[in-house]
Amino acid sequence: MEEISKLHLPDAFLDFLQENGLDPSIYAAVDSTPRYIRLKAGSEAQLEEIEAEIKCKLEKLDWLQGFYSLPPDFKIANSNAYKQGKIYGIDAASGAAVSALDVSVGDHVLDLCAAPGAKLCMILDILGDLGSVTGVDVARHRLAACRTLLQKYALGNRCRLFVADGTTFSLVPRRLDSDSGSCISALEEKADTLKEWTSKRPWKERKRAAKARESAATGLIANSKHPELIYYGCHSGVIGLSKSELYQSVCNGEVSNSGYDKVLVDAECTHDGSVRHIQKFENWGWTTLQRRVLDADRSDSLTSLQLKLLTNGFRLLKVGGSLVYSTCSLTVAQNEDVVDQFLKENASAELQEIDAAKDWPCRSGRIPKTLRFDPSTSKTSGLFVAKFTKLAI
Ligand SMILES: C[S@@+](CC[C@H](N)C(=O)[O-])C[C@H]1O[C@@H](n2cnc3c(N)ncnc32)[C@H](O)[C@@H]1O
Repeated sequence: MEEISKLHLPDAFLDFLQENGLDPSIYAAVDSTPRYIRLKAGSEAQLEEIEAEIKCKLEKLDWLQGFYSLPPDFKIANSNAYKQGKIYGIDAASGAAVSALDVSVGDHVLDLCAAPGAKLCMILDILGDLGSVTGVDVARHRLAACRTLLQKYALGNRCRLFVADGTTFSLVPRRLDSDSGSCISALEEKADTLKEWTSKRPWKERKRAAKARESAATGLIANSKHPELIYYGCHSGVIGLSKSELYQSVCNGEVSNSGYDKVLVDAECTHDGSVRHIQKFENWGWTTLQRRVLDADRSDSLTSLQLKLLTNGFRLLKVGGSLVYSTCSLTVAQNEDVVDQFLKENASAELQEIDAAKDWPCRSGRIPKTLRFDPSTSKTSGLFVAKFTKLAI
Protein backbone atom coordinates (compact mmCIF):
# COMPACT_ATOMS: atom_id res chain seq x y z
CA MET A 1 0.00 0.00 0.00
CA GLU A 2 3.03 2.24 0.65
CA GLU A 3 3.99 1.88 -3.02
CA ILE A 4 0.44 2.65 -4.17
CA SER A 5 0.22 5.76 -2.08
CA LYS A 6 3.18 7.18 -4.04
CA LEU A 7 0.59 8.07 -6.66
CA HIS A 8 -1.79 9.47 -4.01
CA LEU A 9 -4.76 7.72 -5.62
CA PRO A 10 -7.94 9.32 -4.26
CA ASP A 11 -10.48 7.26 -2.34
CA ALA A 12 -13.07 7.50 -5.10
CA PHE A 13 -10.65 5.90 -7.57
CA LEU A 14 -9.67 3.20 -5.06
CA ASP A 15 -13.41 2.48 -4.64
CA PHE A 16 -13.77 2.28 -8.45
CA LEU A 17 -10.93 -0.26 -8.57
CA GLN A 18 -12.45 -2.30 -5.77
CA GLU A 19 -15.91 -2.28 -7.38
CA ASN A 20 -14.31 -3.61 -10.55
CA GLY A 21 -12.15 -6.21 -8.81
CA LEU A 22 -8.92 -4.47 -9.89
CA ASP A 23 -5.77 -4.62 -7.82
CA PRO A 24 -4.51 -1.10 -7.01
CA SER A 25 -0.95 -2.40 -6.83
CA ILE A 26 -0.74 -2.18 -10.65
CA TYR A 27 -0.31 1.59 -10.21
CA ALA A 28 2.91 0.95 -8.31
CA ALA A 29 4.31 -0.21 -11.66
CA VAL A 30 4.27 3.36 -12.94
CA ASP A 31 7.92 3.88 -11.98
CA SER A 32 9.14 0.58 -13.39
CA THR A 33 7.16 0.24 -16.64
CA PRO A 34 9.57 0.90 -19.52
CA ARG A 35 8.89 3.43 -22.24
CA TYR A 36 8.53 1.90 -25.66
CA ILE A 37 9.29 3.12 -29.13
CA ARG A 38 8.69 1.68 -32.55
CA LEU A 39 11.27 2.18 -35.22
CA LYS A 40 9.93 3.64 -38.46
CA ALA A 41 10.17 0.98 -41.17
CA GLY A 42 13.40 1.61 -43.07
CA SER A 43 15.20 3.24 -40.10
CA GLU A 44 16.70 -0.05 -38.82
CA ALA A 45 20.09 0.72 -40.36
CA GLN A 46 20.21 3.92 -38.33
CA LEU A 47 19.75 2.20 -34.98
CA GLU A 48 23.27 2.95 -33.68
CA GLU A 49 23.06 6.52 -34.89
CA ILE A 50 19.74 6.96 -33.07
CA GLU A 51 21.17 5.43 -29.88
CA ALA A 52 24.14 7.78 -30.05
CA GLU A 53 21.89 10.79 -30.55
CA ILE A 54 19.50 9.97 -27.69
CA LYS A 55 22.42 8.71 -25.57
CA CYS A 56 20.55 5.58 -24.59
CA LYS A 57 20.62 1.91 -25.57
CA LEU A 58 17.45 0.70 -27.25
CA GLU A 59 16.55 -2.76 -25.94
CA LYS A 60 14.95 -4.79 -28.71
CA LEU A 61 11.72 -6.58 -27.71
CA ASP A 62 11.98 -10.20 -28.69
CA TRP A 63 8.18 -10.60 -28.78
CA LEU A 64 7.18 -7.66 -30.97
CA GLN A 65 8.88 -6.75 -34.20
CA GLY A 66 10.23 -3.22 -34.53
CA PHE A 67 9.71 -2.36 -30.84
CA TYR A 68 12.36 -1.29 -28.35
CA SER A 69 12.24 -0.40 -24.66
CA LEU A 70 13.79 2.54 -22.87
CA PRO A 71 14.11 3.40 -19.17
CA PRO A 72 10.75 4.36 -17.56
CA ASP A 73 11.52 8.05 -17.17
CA PHE A 74 13.09 8.51 -20.61
CA LYS A 75 11.58 11.28 -22.77
CA ILE A 76 11.87 11.07 -26.54
CA ALA A 77 9.98 14.21 -27.55
CA ASN A 78 13.03 16.45 -27.75
CA SER A 79 15.23 14.01 -29.66
CA ASN A 80 16.05 14.56 -33.31
CA ALA A 81 15.14 10.94 -34.05
CA TYR A 82 11.59 11.68 -32.91
CA LYS A 83 11.36 15.11 -34.51
CA GLN A 84 12.65 13.70 -37.80
CA GLY A 85 10.10 10.88 -37.76
CA LYS A 86 12.49 7.94 -37.32
CA ILE A 87 10.82 6.67 -34.15
CA TYR A 88 7.28 6.60 -32.77
CA GLY A 89 6.29 6.71 -29.12
CA ILE A 90 3.83 3.83 -28.71
CA ASP A 91 3.31 1.35 -25.91
CA ALA A 92 4.14 -2.27 -26.67
CA ALA A 93 0.63 -3.45 -25.70
CA SER A 94 -0.83 -1.07 -28.32
CA GLY A 95 1.61 -2.56 -30.82
CA ALA A 96 0.35 -6.02 -29.86
CA ALA A 97 -3.26 -4.98 -30.58
CA VAL A 98 -2.25 -3.93 -34.10
CA SER A 99 -0.17 -7.06 -34.52
CA ALA A 100 -3.24 -9.15 -33.52
CA LEU A 101 -5.03 -7.68 -36.52
CA ASP A 102 -2.53 -9.45 -38.77
CA VAL A 103 -2.59 -6.77 -41.47
CA SER A 104 -1.26 -7.95 -44.83
CA VAL A 105 0.04 -5.87 -47.69
CA GLY A 106 -2.95 -4.84 -49.79
CA ASP A 107 -5.58 -5.06 -47.06
CA HIS A 108 -8.31 -2.43 -46.80
CA VAL A 109 -8.38 -1.52 -43.13
CA LEU A 110 -10.87 0.47 -41.06
CA ASP A 111 -9.70 2.11 -37.81
CA LEU A 112 -12.95 3.19 -36.19
CA CYS A 113 -11.54 5.14 -33.21
CA ALA A 114 -8.37 6.30 -34.87
CA ALA A 115 -7.17 9.45 -33.12
CA PRO A 116 -4.56 10.47 -32.22
CA GLY A 117 -3.22 7.78 -34.52
CA ALA A 118 -0.40 5.72 -33.03
CA LYS A 119 -2.03 2.46 -34.16
CA LEU A 120 -3.13 3.91 -37.49
CA CYS A 121 0.51 4.80 -38.29
CA MET A 122 1.62 1.27 -37.45
CA ILE A 123 -1.08 -0.17 -39.72
CA LEU A 124 0.06 2.09 -42.56
CA ASP A 125 3.69 1.07 -42.08
CA ILE A 126 2.69 -2.60 -42.37
CA LEU A 127 0.39 -2.01 -45.33
CA GLY A 128 3.16 -0.94 -47.67
CA ASP A 129 2.30 0.03 -51.24
CA LEU A 130 -1.11 -1.60 -51.66
CA GLY A 131 -4.49 -1.37 -49.97
CA SER A 132 -5.90 1.47 -47.90
CA VAL A 133 -6.64 2.66 -44.39
CA THR A 134 -9.77 4.56 -43.40
CA GLY A 135 -9.43 6.37 -40.09
CA VAL A 136 -12.58 7.56 -38.30
CA ASP A 137 -12.92 9.56 -35.10
CA VAL A 138 -15.70 11.65 -33.64
CA ALA A 139 -13.30 14.27 -32.23
CA ARG A 140 -12.23 16.62 -34.99
CA HIS A 141 -9.28 18.16 -33.13
CA ARG A 142 -7.91 14.72 -32.27
CA LEU A 143 -8.27 13.56 -35.87
CA ALA A 144 -6.50 16.73 -37.02
CA ALA A 145 -3.60 15.68 -34.77
CA CYS A 146 -3.69 12.31 -36.50
CA ARG A 147 -3.43 14.06 -39.88
CA THR A 148 -0.36 15.93 -38.59
CA LEU A 149 1.20 12.58 -37.64
CA LEU A 150 0.57 11.21 -41.13
CA GLN A 151 2.32 14.21 -42.59
CA LYS A 152 5.23 14.04 -40.15
CA TYR A 153 5.89 10.36 -40.89
CA ALA A 154 5.08 10.71 -44.62
CA LEU A 155 2.48 7.94 -44.33
CA GLY A 156 -0.66 9.46 -45.77
CA ASN A 157 -0.67 8.15 -49.35
CA ARG A 158 -3.09 5.30 -48.73
CA CYS A 159 -5.11 6.90 -45.97
CA ARG A 160 -8.36 8.84 -45.69
CA LEU A 161 -9.64 10.42 -42.48
CA PHE A 162 -13.28 11.07 -41.65
CA VAL A 163 -14.71 12.97 -38.70
CA ALA A 164 -17.69 10.78 -37.97
CA ASP A 165 -19.55 8.84 -35.37
CA GLY A 166 -18.14 5.33 -35.51
CA THR A 167 -21.44 3.86 -34.38
CA THR A 168 -23.10 4.88 -37.64
CA PHE A 169 -20.20 5.31 -40.12
CA SER A 170 -21.17 3.49 -43.28
CA LEU A 171 -18.57 3.92 -46.02
CA VAL A 172 -16.82 0.87 -47.41
CA PRO A 173 -13.35 1.00 -48.99
CA ARG A 174 -12.86 1.94 -52.64
CA ARG A 175 -11.44 -1.19 -54.08
CA LEU A 176 -11.50 -0.38 -57.80
CA ASP A 177 -9.05 2.40 -58.51
CA SER A 178 -7.19 2.47 -55.24
CA ASP A 179 -4.59 -0.18 -55.99
CA SER A 180 -3.37 1.03 -59.31
CA GLY A 181 -2.55 4.09 -61.29
CA SER A 182 -1.22 7.45 -60.28
CA CYS A 183 -3.14 10.34 -58.83
CA ILE A 184 -3.35 11.93 -62.20
CA SER A 185 -4.59 8.88 -64.10
CA ALA A 186 -7.49 8.59 -61.65
CA LEU A 187 -8.65 12.10 -62.36
CA GLU A 188 -11.80 12.63 -64.30
CA GLU A 189 -12.99 16.13 -64.88
CA LYS A 190 -16.44 16.23 -63.32
CA ALA A 191 -17.72 19.36 -61.66
CA ASP A 192 -17.28 18.16 -58.08
CA THR A 193 -14.44 15.70 -58.66
CA LEU A 194 -12.14 15.34 -55.66
CA LYS A 195 -8.67 16.36 -56.74
CA GLU A 196 -5.37 16.02 -54.93
CA TRP A 197 -5.79 16.88 -51.24
CA THR A 198 -4.53 20.25 -50.11
CA SER A 199 -4.68 21.97 -46.76
CA LYS A 200 -5.22 25.23 -48.64
CA ARG A 201 -8.92 25.01 -49.32
CA PRO A 202 -10.67 27.93 -50.95
CA TRP A 203 -11.86 30.57 -48.51
CA LYS A 204 -15.53 29.97 -49.35
CA GLU A 205 -15.27 26.25 -48.66
CA ARG A 206 -13.47 26.78 -45.33
CA LYS A 207 -16.08 29.30 -44.27
CA ARG A 208 -18.90 26.92 -45.17
CA ALA A 209 -17.28 24.06 -43.20
CA ALA A 210 -16.63 26.27 -40.16
CA LYS A 211 -20.23 27.48 -40.23
CA ALA A 212 -21.56 23.92 -40.44
CA ARG A 213 -19.36 22.89 -37.48
CA GLU A 214 -20.49 25.87 -35.46
CA SER A 215 -24.14 25.17 -36.14
CA ALA A 216 -23.74 21.50 -35.32
CA ALA A 217 -21.97 22.40 -32.05
CA THR A 218 -24.73 24.74 -30.98
CA GLY A 219 -27.35 22.25 -32.10
CA LEU A 220 -28.96 24.79 -34.43
CA ILE A 221 -29.12 22.42 -37.35
CA ALA A 222 -28.80 18.70 -37.67
CA ASN A 223 -25.29 17.44 -38.42
CA SER A 224 -24.43 17.21 -42.10
CA LYS A 225 -25.60 13.84 -43.31
CA HIS A 226 -22.13 12.98 -44.57
CA PRO A 227 -18.99 12.47 -42.52
CA GLU A 228 -16.41 15.22 -42.94
CA LEU A 229 -13.40 14.11 -44.97
CA ILE A 230 -10.43 15.97 -43.43
CA TYR A 231 -7.62 14.24 -45.31
CA TYR A 232 -7.06 11.81 -48.15
CA GLY A 233 -3.87 10.58 -49.76
CA CYS A 234 -2.98 10.13 -53.37
CA HIS A 235 -3.73 6.38 -53.35
CA SER A 236 -6.57 6.27 -50.86
CA GLY A 237 -9.13 5.72 -53.61
CA VAL A 238 -10.70 9.16 -53.16
CA ILE A 239 -9.13 11.17 -55.96
CA GLY A 240 -11.24 11.19 -59.09
CA LEU A 241 -14.49 10.44 -57.28
CA SER A 242 -17.39 12.82 -57.22
CA LYS A 243 -18.86 13.58 -53.79
CA SER A 244 -21.86 11.35 -54.50
CA GLU A 245 -19.54 8.48 -55.44
CA LEU A 246 -17.46 9.04 -52.30
CA TYR A 247 -20.52 8.96 -50.08
CA GLN A 248 -22.27 6.14 -51.90
CA SER A 249 -23.56 3.69 -49.33
CA VAL A 250 -23.97 -0.03 -49.83
CA CYS A 251 -26.57 -2.31 -48.33
CA ASN A 252 -25.68 -4.76 -45.57
CA GLY A 253 -25.74 -7.69 -47.99
CA GLU A 254 -23.11 -6.07 -50.20
CA VAL A 255 -20.80 -5.36 -47.25
CA SER A 256 -20.09 -9.10 -46.98
CA ASN A 257 -18.04 -8.78 -50.16
CA SER A 258 -17.09 -5.15 -50.36
CA GLY A 259 -16.43 -4.43 -46.68
CA TYR A 260 -13.04 -4.05 -45.01
CA ASP A 261 -10.54 -6.90 -44.74
CA LYS A 262 -9.52 -5.78 -41.26
CA VAL A 263 -11.23 -3.55 -38.69
CA LEU A 264 -9.74 -2.11 -35.52
CA VAL A 265 -12.12 -0.89 -32.80
CA ASP A 266 -9.81 0.66 -30.22
CA ALA A 267 -12.77 1.92 -28.28
CA GLU A 268 -13.25 4.95 -26.09
CA CYS A 269 -12.89 3.79 -22.47
CA THR A 270 -12.02 4.90 -18.95
CA HIS A 271 -8.24 4.43 -19.59
CA ASP A 272 -7.80 2.98 -16.11
CA GLY A 273 -5.31 0.38 -17.40
CA SER A 274 -2.95 3.07 -18.61
CA VAL A 275 -0.92 3.75 -15.47
CA ARG A 276 0.84 6.70 -17.06
CA HIS A 277 -2.48 8.22 -18.06
CA ILE A 278 -3.76 7.89 -14.48
CA GLN A 279 -0.49 9.37 -13.22
CA LYS A 280 -1.18 12.50 -15.29
CA PHE A 281 -4.23 13.27 -13.12
CA GLU A 282 -1.80 14.17 -10.33
CA ASN A 283 -1.15 17.32 -12.34
CA TRP A 284 -4.51 17.66 -14.04
CA GLY A 285 -6.27 17.32 -10.67
CA TRP A 286 -8.22 14.41 -9.25
CA THR A 287 -11.53 16.18 -9.89
CA THR A 288 -10.78 15.75 -13.59
CA LEU A 289 -10.35 12.03 -12.93
CA GLN A 290 -13.75 12.05 -11.29
CA ARG A 291 -15.31 13.60 -14.38
CA ARG A 292 -13.43 11.69 -17.07
CA VAL A 293 -13.07 8.25 -15.51
CA LEU A 294 -15.39 7.69 -12.60
CA ASP A 295 -18.50 9.48 -13.82
CA ALA A 296 -18.03 8.01 -17.30
CA ASP A 297 -17.88 4.55 -15.79
CA ARG A 298 -21.01 5.03 -13.71
CA SER A 299 -23.19 5.74 -16.68
CA ASP A 300 -24.19 2.83 -18.84
CA SER A 301 -23.62 4.99 -21.87
CA LEU A 302 -19.92 4.15 -22.11
CA THR A 303 -20.41 0.39 -22.32
CA SER A 304 -23.34 0.95 -24.65
CA LEU A 305 -21.09 3.12 -26.88
CA GLN A 306 -18.43 0.39 -26.87
CA LEU A 307 -20.96 -2.23 -27.90
CA LYS A 308 -22.30 0.01 -30.67
CA LEU A 309 -18.80 0.74 -31.99
CA LEU A 310 -17.94 -2.95 -32.00
CA THR A 311 -21.24 -3.83 -33.68
CA ASN A 312 -20.87 -1.22 -36.41
CA GLY A 313 -17.20 -2.08 -37.00
CA PHE A 314 -18.23 -5.71 -37.43
CA ARG A 315 -21.05 -4.72 -39.80
CA LEU A 316 -18.46 -3.09 -42.07
CA LEU A 317 -16.17 -6.16 -42.04
CA LYS A 318 -16.27 -8.46 -45.02
CA VAL A 319 -16.91 -12.16 -44.60
CA GLY A 320 -13.67 -13.92 -43.64
CA GLY A 321 -12.13 -10.67 -42.39
CA SER A 322 -10.81 -9.98 -38.90
CA LEU A 323 -11.76 -7.41 -36.30
CA VAL A 324 -9.81 -6.51 -33.17
CA TYR A 325 -11.60 -4.90 -30.22
CA SER A 326 -9.32 -3.30 -27.66
CA THR A 327 -9.60 -0.96 -24.70
CA CYS A 328 -7.06 0.38 -22.23
CA SER A 329 -9.49 -0.28 -19.40
CA LEU A 330 -9.10 -3.38 -17.28
CA THR A 331 -12.72 -3.52 -16.05
CA VAL A 332 -14.76 -6.58 -16.99
CA ALA A 333 -17.75 -4.34 -17.84
CA GLN A 334 -15.90 -2.61 -20.69
CA ASN A 335 -14.27 -5.77 -22.01
CA GLU A 336 -15.55 -9.30 -21.42
CA ASP A 337 -19.13 -8.11 -20.79
CA VAL A 338 -19.14 -6.16 -24.06
CA VAL A 339 -17.69 -9.15 -25.91
CA ASP A 340 -20.23 -11.46 -24.34
CA GLN A 341 -23.16 -9.28 -25.30
CA PHE A 342 -21.78 -8.75 -28.81
CA LEU A 343 -21.42 -12.50 -29.39
CA LYS A 344 -24.99 -13.04 -28.19
CA GLU A 345 -26.29 -10.48 -30.68
CA ASN A 346 -24.14 -11.47 -33.69
CA ALA A 347 -24.40 -15.05 -34.80
CA SER A 348 -21.83 -14.56 -37.58
CA ALA A 349 -19.13 -13.40 -35.12
CA GLU A 350 -16.60 -15.92 -33.88
CA LEU A 351 -13.82 -15.26 -31.38
CA GLN A 352 -10.42 -16.09 -32.81
CA GLU A 353 -7.22 -17.26 -31.20
CA ILE A 354 -4.48 -14.63 -31.59
CA ASP A 355 -1.69 -16.76 -32.99
CA ALA A 356 1.16 -14.35 -32.32
CA ALA A 357 0.18 -14.09 -28.65
CA LYS A 358 1.86 -17.31 -27.59
CA ASP A 359 5.06 -15.31 -27.07
CA TRP A 360 3.42 -12.24 -25.52
CA PRO A 361 3.74 -11.39 -21.82
CA CYS A 362 -0.03 -11.29 -21.31
CA ARG A 363 -2.62 -13.58 -19.80
CA SER A 364 -6.04 -14.82 -20.83
CA GLY A 365 -9.09 -12.66 -20.15
CA ARG A 366 -12.14 -14.17 -18.46
CA ILE A 367 -13.34 -15.39 -21.86
CA PRO A 368 -10.97 -17.88 -23.49
CA LYS A 369 -9.04 -16.43 -26.48
CA THR A 370 -9.33 -12.86 -25.12
CA LEU A 371 -6.14 -11.31 -23.73
CA ARG A 372 -5.17 -8.94 -20.98
CA PHE A 373 -1.92 -7.03 -20.65
CA ASP A 374 -1.55 -5.70 -17.15
CA PRO A 375 1.27 -3.42 -16.05
CA SER A 376 2.60 -5.58 -13.24
CA THR A 377 3.01 -8.78 -15.25
CA SER A 378 3.50 -7.53 -18.80
CA LYS A 379 5.60 -4.41 -18.06
CA THR A 380 3.41 -2.57 -20.54
CA SER A 381 0.40 -0.34 -20.25
CA GLY A 382 -2.83 -2.22 -19.46
CA LEU A 383 -4.84 -3.39 -22.46
CA PHE A 384 -7.64 -5.81 -23.27
CA VAL A 385 -7.68 -7.42 -26.73
CA ALA A 386 -10.25 -9.65 -28.44
CA LYS A 387 -10.20 -10.79 -32.05
CA PHE A 388 -13.19 -11.87 -34.13
CA THR A 389 -13.79 -13.18 -37.58
CA LYS A 390 -16.98 -12.94 -39.64
CA LEU A 391 -18.53 -16.21 -40.72
CA ALA A 392 -20.66 -16.60 -43.84
CA ILE A 393 -24.09 -17.54 -42.51
C1 LIG B 1 -8.57 4.99 -27.04
S1 LIG B 1 -8.77 6.37 -28.09
C2 LIG B 1 -8.13 5.75 -29.61
C3 LIG B 1 -6.63 5.73 -29.69
C4 LIG B 1 -6.12 5.47 -31.09
N1 LIG B 1 -6.61 4.22 -31.63
C5 LIG B 1 -4.61 5.49 -31.16
O1 LIG B 1 -3.99 4.44 -31.27
O2 LIG B 1 -4.04 6.58 -31.13
C6 LIG B 1 -10.47 6.38 -28.37
C7 LIG B 1 -10.94 7.35 -29.43
O3 LIG B 1 -12.32 7.11 -29.67
C8 LIG B 1 -12.89 8.32 -30.09
N2 LIG B 1 -14.37 8.20 -30.01
C9 LIG B 1 -15.18 8.34 -28.96
N3 LIG B 1 -16.46 8.16 -29.34
C10 LIG B 1 -16.45 7.87 -30.65
C11 LIG B 1 -17.45 7.60 -31.61
N4 LIG B 1 -18.73 7.54 -31.30
N5 LIG B 1 -17.05 7.38 -32.89
C12 LIG B 1 -15.76 7.42 -33.25
N6 LIG B 1 -14.78 7.69 -32.38
C13 LIG B 1 -15.11 7.89 -31.09
C14 LIG B 1 -12.27 9.34 -29.17
O4 LIG B 1 -12.37 10.63 -29.72
C15 LIG B 1 -10.84 8.83 -29.05
O5 LIG B 1 -10.01 9.49 -29.96
